[in-house]
Amino acid sequence: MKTVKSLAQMKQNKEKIVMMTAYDYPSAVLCEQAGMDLILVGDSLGMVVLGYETTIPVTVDEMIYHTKTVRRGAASTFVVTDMPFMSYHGSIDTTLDNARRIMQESGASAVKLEGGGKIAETVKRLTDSGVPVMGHLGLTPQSVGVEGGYKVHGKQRKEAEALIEDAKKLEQSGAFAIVLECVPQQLAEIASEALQIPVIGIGAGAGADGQVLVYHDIVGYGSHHVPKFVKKYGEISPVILDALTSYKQEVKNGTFPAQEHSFTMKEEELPTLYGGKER
Ligand SMILES: Nc1nc(=O)c2c([nH]1)NC[C@@H]1CN(c3ccc(C(=O)N[C@@H](CCC(=O)O)C(=O)O)cc3)CN21
Ligand SMILES: CC(C)C(=O)C(=O)O
Ligand SMILES: [Mg+2]
Repeated sequence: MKTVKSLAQMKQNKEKIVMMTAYDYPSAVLCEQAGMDLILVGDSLGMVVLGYETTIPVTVDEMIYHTKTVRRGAASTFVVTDMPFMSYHGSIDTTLDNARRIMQESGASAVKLEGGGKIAETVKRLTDSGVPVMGHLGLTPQSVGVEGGYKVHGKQRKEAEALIEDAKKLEQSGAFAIVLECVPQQLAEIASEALQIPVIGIGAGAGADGQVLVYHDIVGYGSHHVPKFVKKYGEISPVILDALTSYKQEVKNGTFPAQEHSFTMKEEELPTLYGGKER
């Protein structure tokens, strides 16, 4: 299992870090088999497996529920769980208790929080309490309501400089890594150089210390909009639809189940079932 130390070492060695989201037992099993360095139980689960339009409705209980299933499928992988919308913006006591529940009840190895300087003190309190924290800057989907949509961040110099400052504050507050989402590739490269901790990009180009993408996006599973920065490595939906359609047709036309899918009792047992009369 990776640790915050071995991840830092990977950055030192210029070895790329690969993270993949997983939301349930079978996806976690496959992520571990594929040798992912990190699994992220992202609140994107709200969109790709729960059918919400955004990540906003996702709750702490749902994150714990899904992380438990992931942990059962990937016992030997470092698992990061998103703290969902507003679960780290109330009192520090509530924040700490939400993080405590995620760590203790779900088996997560770390939590991820969206935001920069404004949450730096929270990140410090969490890490001081023994909770490994991953930051998340750039496009922060939990702010979609305030932002008014999903767009590339840090295209202008001022915005880019502010982002670097936020990243440094997170590092100083104890974050062990930072996700950088939907930013120009030059900015991700500069941020990776400016920080000691690994920068994991999504829609951030090749200069980051690692990459993360959403499971359902890369395997082509689901009917959701797939962002431009995604590379589809598979197209699983038509395979599933084909199986479902064949099953339906075969039940309707009587070809399923066949003999090989059926159980048979011995011929001599049969008469008694008809009140002793021969059939
Ligand atoms: N399925 C899925 N994949 C993701 O990568 C993902 C989620 N869901 N949900 C949580 C966040 C939200 N993310 C998103 C969602 C949409 C865009 C998007 O529509 N981007 C535009 C580009 C915008 C621009 O050019 O300014 C695109 O066309 O890809 C980007 C990131 C990334 N995350
Ligand atoms: C897209 C990644 C970084 C994420 O936060 C999620 O899957 O929720
Ligand atoms: Mg997320």
